This record gives sequence, structure tokens and C-alpha cells, in this order.
Amino acid sequence: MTEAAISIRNITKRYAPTGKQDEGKLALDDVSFDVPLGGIFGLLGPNGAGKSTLINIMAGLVGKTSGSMSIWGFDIDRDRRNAKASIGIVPQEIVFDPFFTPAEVLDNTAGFYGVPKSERRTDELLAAVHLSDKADAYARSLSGGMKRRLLVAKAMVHSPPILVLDEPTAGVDVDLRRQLWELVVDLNKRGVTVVLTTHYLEEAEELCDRIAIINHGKLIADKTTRELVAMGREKVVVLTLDRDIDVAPAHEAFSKSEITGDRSVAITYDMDRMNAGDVLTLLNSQGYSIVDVTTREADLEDVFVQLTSDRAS
Ligand SMILES: Nc1ncnc2c1ncn2[C@@H]1O[C@H](COP(=O)(O)OP(=O)(O)OP(=O)(O)O)[C@@H](O)[C@H]1O
Repeated sequence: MTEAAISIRNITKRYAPTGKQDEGKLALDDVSFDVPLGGIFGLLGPNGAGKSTLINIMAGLVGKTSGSMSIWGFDIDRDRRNAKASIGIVPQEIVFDPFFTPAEVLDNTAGFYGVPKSERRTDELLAAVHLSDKADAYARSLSGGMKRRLLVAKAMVHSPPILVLDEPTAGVDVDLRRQLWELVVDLNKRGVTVVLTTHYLEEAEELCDRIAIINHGKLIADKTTRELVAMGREKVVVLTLDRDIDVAPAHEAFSKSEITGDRSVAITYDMDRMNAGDVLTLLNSQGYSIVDVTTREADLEDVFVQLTSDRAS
């Protein structure tokens, strides 16, 4: 048994033009982390951070420039076959022949992976993704959400212990996102280690037990979701005042101050430098009386902005 589901060591990827190894885009810069067994792991980062590059290296679609990676204990260079057999990847884009039915899509993919006919799980997989009644419909007649679910089933035909989803919910409406995540949680409960990238931070916070953040090709955080959220140094206080306010109050410990209504302001402040009482005192000293106060803890989105913004140290 392997210790980590995926182990990534000093991975660097430069998209270099042929014969010019030192030029071109450095998409990953010395990235190392482990995806632990059995959890739901979030890989986050702004657009262009390098997430898809890392997933494509796992999938064997992109070659790394240096470093090493093992999947389920199998080195991707020395044991590519077993590494590949240990992972199922749900790509960002929907890719299958529209003239095949879902049952055929799964059967053909299983054939591609060399799964013997007697061991194919087409019916079981279609049931798992709630597509049994569409088994014999043309893939082109499926809704966007159904196609996404079929992609998840397709990634699971060879029963890999690891499932990787590259932004599966981009452009998918709220209900379908929920359905897809329920499916992912269900697979995870059955023992599948899940890695996902998403732009919806609240979903990452809800679903993932551990999160790595990549920014400009560098790993900038690799922590449990709880630890990451606790890193939020900022707090937001929303104040309702006794009269209209024209100019948002300013202070050097405020990272953001905005008028949210005729008589209300939302102030984001650094918890290390002041507390909510100090904010109220400051507003009082400027002649305002406070009618109502609410505060909000930093969430993953706040932490993400802090870590990936250029002002982050
Ligand atoms: N085939 C390629 N040739 C040259 N540069 C590339 C290639 N693929 C990606 N890049 C560059 O590498 C960097 C990382 O891209 P990547 O697609 O891995 O980012 P990402 O984090 O997945 O972004 P997104 O969230 O937008 O999908 C980007 O600057 C991108 O332009």
C-alpha cells in the first residue's frame, strides 16, 4: 500500500520552443506536495496558475521538464502503465462522439483500457451517475449536466482508486453543480481519493479536506481547509449609521472600506492591528452614531485573495 495517493516532487514545467530549453513559459516552478489517501483534495489557483498543466502531467498528456511524480506508488516515468491505470481524469471539456450512446461510450472506453467484457461495469456506472434511463440515447441528446455525469462515469470505467476532476462545474448551473458534487462525495465515501480544481471557493471550502494553492506556477499553500481558513487575518464589519455617509471612512488598517447603502458601510480590517471596538470608536470620533453592527469571519475566498494578491508576502 502506498503512503500518498499522489506524490509530487520538485515538478517544473517550461513550455519551451523546440531546441530552446531555457526559453518559453515557466508554467510550474519546483512544485512539491502529496495528495493524501482517501480524501477530497482541492487544487486551487487563479487562471493560468498551472493547475491544468499539473493535471495533464498526471494524465501523461504533457511531459514535465524536471522532477518526479508517483501515482498510487507508481512512478510516472518508470511505471507509466500502472500509474495511468490508477487514475481517472474528468477533463475540462466535454469530449465524446455524439453518435455513441452512453452505454457504448462506457463500453468503448473500457475496451480501450483493456477491461475484459466480463468485468465491465457499464450498468452499475450508469446507475451511479443517474443515467440508466439514458443508456441507449445518443450522447448528443443529453443535457449539459448529463454529459458531465457521463464524463465522470467514463473516468471510472477501469475502477481507478483516484479520480481527478479539472473544473467540472465551470459554466454548470447551481442544481447541476450540486448533483455533480453529490456524486463526487458518494464516490469518495466508497473509497475513491478525489482531486478537483474549481473556481468556486465556497465549494472547495465545503467539499475538500485539504487544499493546495498554486500561483504563477509556484505552490503557495498546502494545508488542511481548516488551517487555511484560520489563516484569514481579516475580518469584515458592516455598520449601519444614524445618518447618510458620502465618503467611506479611511484608515491604514482597513484593507477595504465601501459604502453599501445610504447609511451603511462595510469595512474590512486587519485583525492583528485592530478589533471591531476600535473600528466603532473611530467612526464615533468622526461624529457618527452606530445603529447596528454585524461582523463576518474571513472565509476561504478572503484567504485566497490575500495569498494570491501581489501584496501578499
Ligand atoms: N501548450 C502550451 N504552450 C505554451 N504555454 C502554455 C501551454 N499550455 C499552458 N501554457 C501556459 O502555462 C501557464 C499555465 O497554464 P495552465 O493551463 O496550466 O493554467 P491553469 O491554472 O489550469 O489555468 P485555468 O484555470 O485558466 O485553466 C499559462 O501561462 C498558460 O498560458
